[in-house]
Amino acid sequence: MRYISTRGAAPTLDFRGATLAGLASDGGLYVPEAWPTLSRDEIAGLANLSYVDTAVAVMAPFVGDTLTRDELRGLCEQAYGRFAHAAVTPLKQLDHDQWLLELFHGPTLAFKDVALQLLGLLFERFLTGDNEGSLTIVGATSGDTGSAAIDAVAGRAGIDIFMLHPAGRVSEVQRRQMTTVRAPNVHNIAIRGDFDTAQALVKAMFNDAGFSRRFRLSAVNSINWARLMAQVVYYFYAAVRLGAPEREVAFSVPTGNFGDVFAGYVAAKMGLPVARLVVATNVNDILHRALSAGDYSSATVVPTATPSMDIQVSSNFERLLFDLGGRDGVALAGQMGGFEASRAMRLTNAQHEGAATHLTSASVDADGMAMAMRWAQEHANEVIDPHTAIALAAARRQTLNVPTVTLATAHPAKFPEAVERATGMSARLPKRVGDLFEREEAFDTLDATFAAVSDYIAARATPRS
Ligand SMILES: Cc1ncc(COP(=O)(O)O)c(C=O)c1O
Ligand SMILES: N[C@@H](CCOP(=O)(O)O)C(=O)O
Repeated sequence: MRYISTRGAAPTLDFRGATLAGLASDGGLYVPEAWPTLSRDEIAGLANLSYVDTAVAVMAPFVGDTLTRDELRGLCEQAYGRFAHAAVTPLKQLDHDQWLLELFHGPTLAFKDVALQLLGLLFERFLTGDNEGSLTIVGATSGDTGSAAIDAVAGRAGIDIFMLHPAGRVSEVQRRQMTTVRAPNVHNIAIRGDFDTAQALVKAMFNDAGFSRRFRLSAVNSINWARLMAQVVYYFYAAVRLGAPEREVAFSVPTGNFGDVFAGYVAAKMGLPVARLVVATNVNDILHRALSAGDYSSATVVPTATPSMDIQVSSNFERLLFDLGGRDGVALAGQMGGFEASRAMRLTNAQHEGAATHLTSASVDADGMAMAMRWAQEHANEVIDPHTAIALAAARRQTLNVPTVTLATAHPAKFPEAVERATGMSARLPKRVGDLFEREEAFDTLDATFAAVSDYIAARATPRS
């Protein structure tokens, strides 16, 4: 399998190259040259497989010959062996046609673990025997990517991780899960700005020729293709348990950076009968405006009780626009360049209409979120996190007549105040997070400028050898 950039001007890479590169050198994102497909029989055959075997079957075409099937299985066994539930991502029924797919049984209690536990191992595997020097991971987080990425790479040789989070805009549990990990290769930075600013700084470091020549940069955000690849698996895992390929299934996905829902789009492209993907946003609704009215224009981020979705520039939307726009890298580079200059863009007809064949969107406010939390509690005795509630509220607004799976992206105990406000319930942290509130925190706070952040990293990272 070869990987091409959405902006058409970066070298084509294999899976190993795309994983280590993270972002393409032309500022675009890597995508497979063509979508691999699974036949109906192959999809039906997944129904009896474990999570690990499903992961191997779904990911093998993307990995190509960079790993043998046995190597891939070994990495998946190691990654998913750390999950606290035997099914890795169990399904729960809420009522006749509403389901929850619990993605938070990994070490840091959010869906990010599903991909990042594997990505940490892939980095280690691909760096073995390679003489190009240490990897400098720079990432931006609105809460969950940071802790999952840090857990996945803390203490690994040949890797330094610099994680930027917006100061004061992540939950206390999220912050502590990052800042209490005391490994010498982990560097936490709180920036005086929002998540979009942090993400823009990360991209600017990749795009700065001098900085990226000096340091071997890589990404743990969903701009890294390997992240999305690992997330495609659970769409298959859930759908076959609900009757696919004989029966269509819909998914409702709480969305910020458009990574998780794009993984669902990829599953559909691979042949999974997905009736609909519901793109659920909070009031930071750039994606809802783009999908409903073709207007992708970035507004100021409003802090909400769903901080991980407080995003107004959704990186992976570029992958969708590329795929729906005829995979024309030159045209997309122009379109994205326009957006970067003005923070506004119109979707073309092909992009807007193409998106409508797969995706429906909804923006859910604080009341809608709280109502969904109460509904889950009263009707199904389930305490859900606020992000999951945004997607459940969006799912319940649809008339789909097929099983509808809401992705439960975080454990409710990551957001105890919001849970208690909406339901009166207290959400307890599982034992596996240990003494989070007793551990000492370490992080530095910086201005949200390229100079402040790149100087900080340059003073601590290992330059290319
Ligand atoms: C709990 C939670 N839900 C939903 C999202 C949104 O996912 P994505 O950015 O892939 O759209 C995030 C952050 O990524 C998250 O941490
Ligand atoms: N909500 C995210 C933001 C970054 O998203 P990513 O999926 O691109 O890493 C977070 O939890 O940090």
